Amino acid sequence: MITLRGRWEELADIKDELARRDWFMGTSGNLAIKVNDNPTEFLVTASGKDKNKRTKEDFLHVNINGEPIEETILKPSAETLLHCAIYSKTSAGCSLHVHTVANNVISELYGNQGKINFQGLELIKAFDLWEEDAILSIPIIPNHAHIPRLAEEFQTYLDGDKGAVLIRNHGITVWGRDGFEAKKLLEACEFLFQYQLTLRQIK
Ligand SMILES: CSCCC(=O)C(=O)COP(=O)(O)O
Ligand SMILES: [Zn+2]
Repeated sequence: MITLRGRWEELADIKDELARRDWFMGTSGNLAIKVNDNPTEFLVTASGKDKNKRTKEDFLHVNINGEPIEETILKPSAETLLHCAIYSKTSAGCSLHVHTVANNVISELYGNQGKINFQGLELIKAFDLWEEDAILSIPIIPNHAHIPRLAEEFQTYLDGDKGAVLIRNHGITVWGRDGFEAKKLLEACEFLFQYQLTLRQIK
């Protein structure tokens, strides 16, 4: 059985790795990892922190409503409700949200279509799409400032234990069965976004 401490270290390691990629510019981004079922509880990043630094105050232990389980002066991420939606509606074990230039530009270029599709690219296999003509479709939702409204629209795309949703001119949220899978999907998405932007530049 992996302890709360073990999950903490796992999420901290993922955070460090994403930080090395410079995916937490300007304190953006938030991460969560499930630590218990029945009742569902998870660790989520504290709001407004410099996520490039590793400290003892990086995460809070919260319940399925995103409320701290232990007394703390820290505030859970402003976007905790999106992580709550993931753990309420799926069996995912980890969820990651980052802002990158590539995911923001893609979300703006394809935002009016409400999605971006990828076909014929090897890396869509990260999403278990193995057929030659398979299409990976990533939804793009509006960046509602009211987080409950954002979470309400976001949760309509939670139809599996792994997936990704772009929030227009904001960032991407991915979820997977565990930390390894969530990070793999995030990296695959960012690869695909960079590929698409590069292709559009040279065409
Ligand atoms: C400074 S970025 C604006 C807030 C945001 O979108 C984000 O991802 C970080 O917010 P948090 O409360 O999780 O630090
Ligand atoms: Zn954000």
